[in-house]
Amino acid sequence: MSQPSASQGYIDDSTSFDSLHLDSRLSQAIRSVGFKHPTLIQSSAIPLAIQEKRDIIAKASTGSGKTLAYLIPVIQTILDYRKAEQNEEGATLGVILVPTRELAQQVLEVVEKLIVFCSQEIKCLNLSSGNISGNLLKSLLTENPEILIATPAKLVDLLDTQDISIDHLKFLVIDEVDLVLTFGYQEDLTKISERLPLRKSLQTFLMSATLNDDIQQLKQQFCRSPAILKLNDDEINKDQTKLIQYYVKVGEFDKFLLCYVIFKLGLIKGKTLIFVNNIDRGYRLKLVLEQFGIRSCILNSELPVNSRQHIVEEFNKNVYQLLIATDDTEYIKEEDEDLDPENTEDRETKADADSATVSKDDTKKQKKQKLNVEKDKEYGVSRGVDFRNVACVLNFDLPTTAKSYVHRIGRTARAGKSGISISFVVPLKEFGKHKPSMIKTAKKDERVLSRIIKQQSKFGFELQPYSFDIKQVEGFRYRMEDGFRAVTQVAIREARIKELKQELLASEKLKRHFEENPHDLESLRHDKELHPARVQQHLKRVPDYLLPENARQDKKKIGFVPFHKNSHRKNGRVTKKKGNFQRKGKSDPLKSFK
Ligand SMILES: Nc1ncnc2c1ncn2[C@@H]1O[C@H](COP(=O)(O)OP(=O)(O)OP(=O)(O)O)[C@@H](O)[C@H]1O
Repeated sequence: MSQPSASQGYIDDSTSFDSLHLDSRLSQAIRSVGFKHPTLIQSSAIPLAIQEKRDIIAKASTGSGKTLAYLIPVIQTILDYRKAEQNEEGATLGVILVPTRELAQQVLEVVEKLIVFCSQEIKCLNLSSGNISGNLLKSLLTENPEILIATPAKLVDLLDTQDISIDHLKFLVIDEVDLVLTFGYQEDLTKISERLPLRKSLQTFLMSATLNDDIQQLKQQFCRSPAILKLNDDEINKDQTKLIQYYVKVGEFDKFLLCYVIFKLGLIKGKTLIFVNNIDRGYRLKLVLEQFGIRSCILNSELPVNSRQHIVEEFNKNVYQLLIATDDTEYIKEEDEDLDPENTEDRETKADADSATVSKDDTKKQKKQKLNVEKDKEYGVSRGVDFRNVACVLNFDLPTTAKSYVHRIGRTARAGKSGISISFVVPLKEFGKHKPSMIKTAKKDERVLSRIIKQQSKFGFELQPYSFDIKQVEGFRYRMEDGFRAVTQVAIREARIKELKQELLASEKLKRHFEENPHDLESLRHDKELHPARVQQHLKRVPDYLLPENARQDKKKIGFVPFHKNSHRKNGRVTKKKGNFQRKGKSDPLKSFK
């Protein structure tokens, strides 16, 4: 089984996994995944945790391999423990807490790879899985799995209602700990901490890419003289060409126009993950793109959990090229370091964040027809989820905090790949000019951008303005207006219901199928056209006259649409010329994903 490797910048090639003296079954599993050298965070944390039994608080960049940094010590020590206490009946020895169900499933998959040669000794159960019915859960719990993975709320719920004991716990991991703490889980964590065994017999791992320096409370609540590892920035980000970050100042309607042009003309080579700030917005973008024959699939908190898992898996297997993910969790629940609590405007923006921003009439209609669908509070895809081979993260809507930005762009340039991020930023003077396409969070885009720029420059990164020649896309405007008009608020609502029904049906099928064949995911497509909007077949083709002259005869040349003029890039570096940016020679930055 081969696995993508972490970015070379993260790898510690002065150490090998063999030199860490791990149990041979664990070493073999790591080898079979294809990893030779640990990453920097792994080579720092693993010896401290295994040999010195230290608690670990680790802050290391997105994609730097934090998962194995805690899983290897946990598995190794359980194996040691099993050897020493051969007759000991199975008991829960480790609990891994994560903020979202998406992350729970992903961690389970990594654990399963690591315990493949010792599955008799170690069993692992994801309590937050959407695929386990009540009865199945009961019977799986009777096997006393050594490792439990759950969101804090799920664990608390099951501690009260099921036969789960954490009395013998040896490890507690809190992954994405800052998010767990700000996700409304504090109360659950307190309940869990009250039921934990004495701290001297418990080892804890608190991990995140964005941990505040203020970790006193965490230390007190969970740790005993922890080793604090901060491996960000200077050390890891030596290779600054891996992730190129662009922003585009663009009006509200032109965001849709640009997306149409970028995806219709195939200007991004490879998979793109698009983030929007609320669910309706995701459907609007999908339906608009559908008008032009561009397929995409949707990921949001109201879809059933196993459909969500399936969508992420299929995206990782390259079944879909375009995934539109709603990221509406963090900036609502996260303590927003950027918001000024005294500032009513900020508070309003925050409160409005989840509402689709449409005209007053539409809002009234919406109220009447309000969708009665529960959002899953434990949904989240901007944090921790190991999306594979993402060429580009497109912030169609800018997040409202610099912290969210770090996690979103961390979904690309992972695992040894390079990637780009493009963020659309609505200038304040353009805000509110095109009501049907506006979103209120955009009001503070420029302020958030300046915070992002400041924060990234602290890490040694630069955000570059991605200038495009608006004249080049003008020809497409009329078609976009036509396509956009067809996507009414009613069409969006219908699409939302239709997709939900489709996914619920698929989800039942998936659930049964997963129960019978947990490792064998049947191929159900999630990017089907939804079509509640008026379909205009003629929009699906791009007439030749709209293409740049050099591409009319030979469509392959379409990738070289001269969006950028007067600029060039040397040795992978962008040099500025009259405010525009471009790579040297043929390679457009949007085409250069390796
Ligand atoms: N030692 C290693 N050698 C090569 N690749 C690795 C190694 N360890 C982990 N990886 C790969 O690196 C990628 C990122 O790892 P992981 O998901 O653990 O990162 P992370 O630090 O938890 O990121 P995030 O903060 O976004 O959650 C994964 O695809 C993983 O398989």
